[in-house]
Amino acid sequence: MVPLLRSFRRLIPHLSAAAAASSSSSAPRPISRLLPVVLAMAAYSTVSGAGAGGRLLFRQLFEKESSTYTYLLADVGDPEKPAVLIDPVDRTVDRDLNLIKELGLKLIYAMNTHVHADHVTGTGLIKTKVKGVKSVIAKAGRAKADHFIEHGDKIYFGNLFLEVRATPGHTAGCVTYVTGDGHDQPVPRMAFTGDALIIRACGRTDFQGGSSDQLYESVHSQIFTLPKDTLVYPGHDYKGFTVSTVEEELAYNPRLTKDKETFKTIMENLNLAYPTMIDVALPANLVCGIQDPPPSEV
Ligand SMILES: N[C@@H](CCC(=O)N[C@@H](CSS)C(=O)NCC(=O)O)C(=O)O
Repeated sequence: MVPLLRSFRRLIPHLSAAAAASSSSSAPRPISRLLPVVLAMAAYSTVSGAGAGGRLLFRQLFEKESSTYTYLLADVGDPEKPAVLIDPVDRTVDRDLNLIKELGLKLIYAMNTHVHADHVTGTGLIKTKVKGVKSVIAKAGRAKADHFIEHGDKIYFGNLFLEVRATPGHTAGCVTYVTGDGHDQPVPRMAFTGDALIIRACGRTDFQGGSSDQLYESVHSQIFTLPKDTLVYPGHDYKGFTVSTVEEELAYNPRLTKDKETFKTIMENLNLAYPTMIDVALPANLVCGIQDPPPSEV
């Protein structure tokens, strides 16, 4: 277990701007009129978490060349507004850092769910642009980073935390980051599944130490056992989806709802072309996205 910086716990949750806006009218609104507001907040999830007192700021960001999602989470109830980025892409680092600046957040961790094969991570580039940011990746990924995490670790940003769940199978070092369970943590929980679980699909298992047997076990034991209303935020989407739930994937995932042997047969017959950037992305991501000297000069 590697020690990660843990911020002071704040006892008094701060109202989010969205929550304040929804309650600014002086006349009380009937519950039937309030419900759509609450549901809309949950669906778009810019500020989330009834249990977190509205202190979680959340943004889902997209990189269109590789269809990659990057996630920004911050504890806006903490005076420093500490933030983490999950799976940043090198091409969209400036967009992400600009957003973080505009929102007045302090980025403390740039984290990866695994060593990516289809795009270059933005973590190394972020470290060259923002002082003090630490890169995070699973120890089992065998890549360069400041902090190496393992199953069961908690990554704190302010009073909020992400729990690390090992979900190997797409790669040997894949993890899923799940928002905390407990007092003052977001409700419903949110699972950032990387390429282990993709909405109505899952990560391929034909390279980087992939194993369909292991992936099936990982998803069933570490993701499908989460509360049914847990929001599933994947590392990629190729069909236009943004978010799912554990309940939805348990019911409708066309691969993972099958028994293990059928799943393995499905995975053996995906016949996907190799990612176009694999030869560049893999070596770069093993060194946090920054190669010295760059491959073209070798
Ligand atoms: N066409 C893309 C790569 C698409 C791909 O292989 N995606 C991976 C995740 S990134 S390694 C995957 O696991 N896909 C599963 C699926 O069912 O699509 C490219 O050239 O980059």
